[in-house]
Amino acid sequence: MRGESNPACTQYTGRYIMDNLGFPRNWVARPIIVLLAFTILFFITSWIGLAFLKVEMTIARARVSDTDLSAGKEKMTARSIHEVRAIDVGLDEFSLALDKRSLTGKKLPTKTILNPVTATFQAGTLNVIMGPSGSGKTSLLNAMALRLHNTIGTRYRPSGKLSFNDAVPSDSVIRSVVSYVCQDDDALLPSLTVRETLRFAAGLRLPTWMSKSEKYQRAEEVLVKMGLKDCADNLVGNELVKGISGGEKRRVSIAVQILTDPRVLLLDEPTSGLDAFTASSILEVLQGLAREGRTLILTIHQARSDIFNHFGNVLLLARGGSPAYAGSAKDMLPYFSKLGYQCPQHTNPADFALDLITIDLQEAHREAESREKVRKLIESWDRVTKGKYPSASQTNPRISNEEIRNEKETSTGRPTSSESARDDQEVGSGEGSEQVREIATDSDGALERRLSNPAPRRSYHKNALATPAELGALVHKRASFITAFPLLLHRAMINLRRQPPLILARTMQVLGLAIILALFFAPLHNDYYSVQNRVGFIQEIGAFYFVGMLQNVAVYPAEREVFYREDDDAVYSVEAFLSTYTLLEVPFEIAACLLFGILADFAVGFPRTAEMYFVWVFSCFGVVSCGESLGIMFNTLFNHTGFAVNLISILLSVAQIMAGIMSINMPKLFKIFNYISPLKYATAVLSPYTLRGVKFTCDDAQRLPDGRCTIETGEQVLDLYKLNVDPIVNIGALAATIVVYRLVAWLLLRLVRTRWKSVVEKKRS
Ligand SMILES: Nc1ncnc2c1ncn2[C@@H]1O[C@H](COP(=O)(O)OP(=O)(O)OP(=O)(O)O)[C@@H](O)[C@H]1O
Repeated sequence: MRGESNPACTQYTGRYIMDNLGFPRNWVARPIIVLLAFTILFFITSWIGLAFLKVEMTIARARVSDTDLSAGKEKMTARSIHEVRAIDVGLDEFSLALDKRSLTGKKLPTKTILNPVTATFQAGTLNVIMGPSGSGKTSLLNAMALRLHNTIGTRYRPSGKLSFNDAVPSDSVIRSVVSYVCQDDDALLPSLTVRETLRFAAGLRLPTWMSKSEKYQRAEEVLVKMGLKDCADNLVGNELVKGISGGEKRRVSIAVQILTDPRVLLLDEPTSGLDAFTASSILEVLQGLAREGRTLILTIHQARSDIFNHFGNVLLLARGGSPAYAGSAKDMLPYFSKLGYQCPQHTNPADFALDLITIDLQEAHREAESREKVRKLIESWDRVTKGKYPSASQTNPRISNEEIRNEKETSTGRPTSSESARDDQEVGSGEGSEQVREIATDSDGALERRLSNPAPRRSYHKNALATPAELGALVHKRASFITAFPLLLHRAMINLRRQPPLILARTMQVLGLAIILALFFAPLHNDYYSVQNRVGFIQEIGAFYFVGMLQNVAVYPAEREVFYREDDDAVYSVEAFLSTYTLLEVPFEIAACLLFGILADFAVGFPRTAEMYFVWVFSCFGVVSCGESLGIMFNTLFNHTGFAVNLISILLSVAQIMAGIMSINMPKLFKIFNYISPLKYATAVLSPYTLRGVKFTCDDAQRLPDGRCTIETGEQVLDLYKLNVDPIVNIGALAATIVVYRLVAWLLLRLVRTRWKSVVEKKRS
């Protein structure tokens, strides 16, 4: 017998259900047109927004003056190089390769980032790594500072020797002795002032035996030293909040790193993006820091003549990561001159050197020519470093007073008379080994001795060099949880308080959704339609899963970036970071869910009991918190926020469908997956509480032939959806899910932050 002709089956036809859900019979084209209209409307609105709305920048506290008058004028505390334990950093055949795998896991050919580099970076002077784009400057710096981050598809393989005063340092010594200033200033929190930034950094980075006032004192000293006095109380700022200038930001980044008085300071492109005056003033500051006995190694992509004058040593890398020169900046032009490449009188030496080692890709014949020239320059340098020529120690084991005087003059940046003479010397153009031979047989031979064996320079300040034992004693530890947690919490609270959009992002989504749901579902009745409404309202708890994830996306990625930078510097632990994040997040979630509870329980019209109210509040909190945890997990696994959001959205949509209302009978695999879904438990908590004991009525058209209503009690609904379960057990399960999700997020963050380090350490050993 067919369904339509059996009056008892009326309730089970699609048409009947559609009628009861209130869908008009003639709605076919209309919803499609309305959907299209919405799409067009949203598109036009977005276009109007993009085309006509200009983002206004809010202005931070007024600056005393627009230019930093103290820039470069502050005198560095005069500390002689003899007073400090200096570290010469040596690279011996140091190279770097990269193993890559395709998306399918297939091993791709190994890429050489750096060919073996041998160089010495001396304390007390500016050591500059120069080279065209892609020559491996940043990679070399990252490798020296142990900042190579392996990913699933890429693995760096450093080899060769990195030494401190000829001893190979352990990774913990490197991390303790070396500070690193990145190219960008992303590690700075935009809503802290310069002084606050330095004070918090001092609190977190300086040893525990120092008192708070001593740490503040140190922050103040560094503030003055870095020429930041004038802008000390201005906000750091970002693209939305106008803060200090780019040059000042760079100074703050450097200031944070020198708080701990590191022996070795690595800086990646410290002058990039700055105007000539600011760049020069930054270099003056760096020179001052070097004069205090530190070893400063910096990369520079392009250096103007005035900047070149600050350089002490230069490592010149050609494209492909091959060294073409490593030695004193003053010796660089004479060296190239002897190879037949004379720098014209008014040409910037840095530009000249870069042009020399850059392959011209514009025209085919020039490309071949320049490729050959670069190859020969690399070969020539290779011969010099391979010691094909007698080293200074072999030819002149004792360093004369004259030599020492020359070294002094070179290190102070003044040319020696003999160098000046050589600078002026014109040499005919010979090439390759011929030229190198020319260098080797040069009458005074001082240039070759310096180039092929820079080590004797060390004896000049031998007493000031730190020994391996002293280096070992420098190992510093991360701030303990007890020290870091209150500081991080205080810092995060200031940051949050000064960024109202963050507070809104944390509260408005739950509240906004709650208001919309209340408007949509209130008040609930007891008729046949209300069965749909009640079940539909329970189903909507799934939307809070998305809210949790979106709240996380609004806040977490930016905080993660700051944490990653500070974790690279070994400042505090993953636990201190995640506890701070959680402690700031949870009160907002609880407050927002308490408000949701009022709207869900009182406005929508469920029994107004404390039990019912807290069941709504707890379910909301559980789902939002798990959404946050998922956000942390995916944003930890994937640095690309958009990609992470895409993946989580798929997961959340599936979880919502499987919550227990949209799909009652699921395949076994999905059922197993559902055991870790907070939505399953939230639905199993809310359904019994909101449906048990409810009586439903119906109108005459909805009655069965025997006069009964299709659904008369809440229990019938629960049976239909297989949700007639013990809610208390599910409250426990939801609570456990909240904890487990956060623990998994912590575990992932911990793994991600330790995995690459252990890999790098293994490779190095
Ligand atoms: N993870 C990676 N995957 C692929 N290639 C990489 C990776 N890391 C480095 N490289 C490659 O190594 C080479 C050197 O890069 P690096 O950023 O060190 O150069 P650079 O001299 O600092 O350049 P720039 O001056 O433009 O910053 C480049 O060709 C770069 O593409």
